[in-house]
Amino acid sequence: KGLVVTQLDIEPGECIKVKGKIESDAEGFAVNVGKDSNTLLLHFNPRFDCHGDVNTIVCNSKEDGVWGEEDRKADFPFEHGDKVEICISFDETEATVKLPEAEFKFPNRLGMAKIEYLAVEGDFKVKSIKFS
Ligand SMILES: CCCO[C@@H]1O[C@H](CO)[C@@H](O[C@@H]2O[C@H](CO)[C@H](O)[C@H](OCc3cn(Cc4cccc(C#CCN)c4)nn3)[C@H]2O)[C@H](O)[C@H]1NC(C)=O
Repeated sequence: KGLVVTQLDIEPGECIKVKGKIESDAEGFAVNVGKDSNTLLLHFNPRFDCHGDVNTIVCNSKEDGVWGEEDRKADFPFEHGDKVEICISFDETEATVKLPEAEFKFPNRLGMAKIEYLAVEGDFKVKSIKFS
């Protein structure tokens, strides 16, 4: 399934650092943050080749189990087998995903004030998680 962390209490301005390795044959992976699996502030989903998308980051929110409007990013700073550190932070207006050489913003559509849930899914092997 993938790594799931619950009972978190991450506040605006704090950041979640997920370090890991993208599989050498990855089709895609996802990092989800929010309240729980049905209520996501951000589904950050880099796709190498899946659902008809090639080298595309798809971001979305989920409210009461229902996906919102997808937001496809222009940049794709990932390669198969990469070791990556993904830093996610947020405030009342937006979530920010910081990578060494790229940064992505996504609106805080739900007005979420606290992140309690983190899940990493797909072709990604988690090395460490840091909260700061
Ligand atoms: C053109 C008309 C139709 O439009 C399509 O309609 C699909 C269904 O709605 C959308 O796809 C959904 O998009 C949603 C975001 O919006 C979600 O990503 C959701 O996936 C949830 C999900 C997560 N996981 C776990 C996991 C995660 C990453 C890797 C793996 C793996 C592996 C082993 N190699 C597994 N499993 N399922 C996806 O299914 C497409 O984007 C959308 N395409 C466009 C262009 O619009």
